[in-house]
Amino acid sequence: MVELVLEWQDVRYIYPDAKGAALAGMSLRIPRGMKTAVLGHNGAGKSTLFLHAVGILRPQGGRVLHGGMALDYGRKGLKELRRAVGLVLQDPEQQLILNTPREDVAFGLRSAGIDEETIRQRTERALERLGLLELADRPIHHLSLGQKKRTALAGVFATQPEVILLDEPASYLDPVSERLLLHSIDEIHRTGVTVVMATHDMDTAYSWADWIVVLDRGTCRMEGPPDQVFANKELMEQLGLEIPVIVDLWESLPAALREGRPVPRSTEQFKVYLANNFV
Ligand SMILES: Nc1ncnc2c1ncn2[C@@H]1O[C@H](COP(=O)(O)OP(=O)(O)OP(=O)(O)O)[C@@H](O)[C@H]1O
Repeated sequence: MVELVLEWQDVRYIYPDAKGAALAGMSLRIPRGMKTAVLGHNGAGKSTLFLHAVGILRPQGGRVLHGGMALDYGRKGLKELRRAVGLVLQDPEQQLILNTPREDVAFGLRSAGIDEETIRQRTERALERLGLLELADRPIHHLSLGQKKRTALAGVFATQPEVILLDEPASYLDPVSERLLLHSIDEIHRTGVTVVMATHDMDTAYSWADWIVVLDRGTCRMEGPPDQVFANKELMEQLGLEIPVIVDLWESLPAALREGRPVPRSTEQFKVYLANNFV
């Protein structure tokens, strides 16, 4: 197992006035440097998990670790944690504050007490990396949802965190905007940032992630590489989670054609396999 950047150990949390626990003994690990997908139905605990990672919520039982150390909820500890762990909310309207992408990204850095020249450089770099330079001075309320989501991501990326948590980033996006956003997320990952994404899309999770955690009613039911997780048909069925189309198609091939070969991770890999074996 590689180094862990975040870990939840038997974390319990009940919201005030809620009937059941949102986290009911949640234990899971996020490997440093990887792309992790967090899966689970509505209400499984994905957002609550993320709010614990940035110290907005505190465990009522168990503990959360960052870099192997239990979180320090003192003022200094929380400041350091929020510099290291960035959260991109599902709804960009809740995250964007100023009038244009350039102003908004710079604002996040200004509140971190960084000098103006560094703010300017980091803002431009983040806007460029997210493909937003041409839109940098456009009023945010004129941007599409996908552009707003990329602006929110740029604001978090500019603060140079170790980890970025994305809460269902692709929700309500059309396929083209979703592809653009995923491309931006990969660009960010390539700079060395650990990326964790909550998603309901099993196909994206399978093709995109290096590591998958499966949540159910406030607990983690499975964690591991995508092929191992989706090979557990029984659990997927029990939780009502779909098997990715690529895995399903692969398994429809006769066993002799699959023997000893890894399941393709993408349609491109599948096409290469078909071209090499059947054309
Ligand atoms: N502010 C709140 N007050 C009371 N209960 C809450 C609150 N926020 C979440 N919950 C409950 O906690 C549980 C976990 O919710 P959470 O939002 O973490 O799940 P989720 O997996 O992110 O769901 P979704 O996919 O719908 O975003 C659910 O039962 C939910 O109803």
